[in-house]
Amino acid sequence: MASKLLRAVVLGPPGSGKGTVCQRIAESFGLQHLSSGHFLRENIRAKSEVGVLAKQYLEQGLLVPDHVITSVMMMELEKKQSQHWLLDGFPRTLVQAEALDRICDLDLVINLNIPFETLKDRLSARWIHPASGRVYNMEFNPPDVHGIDDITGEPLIQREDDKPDAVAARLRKYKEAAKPVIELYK
Ligand SMILES: Nc1nc2c(ncn2[C@@H]2O[C@H](COP(=O)(O)OP(=O)(O)O)[C@@H](O)[C@H]2O)c(=O)[nH]1
Ligand SMILES: Nc1ncnc2c1ncn2[C@@H]1O[C@H](COP(=O)(O)OP(=O)(O)O)[C@@H](O)[C@H]1O
Repeated sequence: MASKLLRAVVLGPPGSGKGTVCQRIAESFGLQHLSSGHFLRENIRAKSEVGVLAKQYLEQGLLVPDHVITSVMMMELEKKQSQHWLLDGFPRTLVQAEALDRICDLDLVINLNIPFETLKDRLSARWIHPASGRVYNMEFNPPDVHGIDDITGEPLIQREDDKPDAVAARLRKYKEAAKPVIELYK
């Protein structure tokens, strides 16, 4: 008999630890971790149509338009429909949450609530391995060798949108957009 497939969402501002928590849960329980931000960065690196469209928004710390991110995430979810999944970074607005509601019943929503100053500290110390999306923090979980990915030995980078100006804009936008999403899930 087929078992029920888990549909879960992790909400939280930039730097709250969505990616870190999702990666750990996904590894421990064998779920698919789907990160909208990682997916967009991959598209930007590949210069795909979505990537070219999304680039300017990510660079400025702005949200990608709802219709763009919703259609790409719906296509990704369609491909993963026979697997357990955990969504990280999507939905981020009420329009996105309503679109997700139309295609599935969520089992679980986790909302990470972290103080603003802590978010800024974490983002300024965040380094990533762009190809895999692996996330490090120079204080919390540093790589074995400074600036180098533990698994591949490739260089780590700091995201452009983790620079202080972009961070402030992102945190502001997050608050506005997330409030109705959190209300909906309550
Ligand atoms: N001190 C501390 N740092 C954390 C924790 N969880 C994640 N981080 C670090 O904080 C930064 C942001 O985490 P990330 O998972 O990328 O957050 P996201 O933007 O919500 O996906 C990264 O550098 C993580 O390594 C935590 O529980 N404590
Ligand atoms: N659901 C989404 N809706 C609109 N834009 C998104 C969405 N997910 C990701 N993005 C874009 O990608 C950027 C990075 O997202 P993400 O990797 O989830 O990082 P963080 O949680 O640290 O902001 C966002 O600032 C935004 O520009």
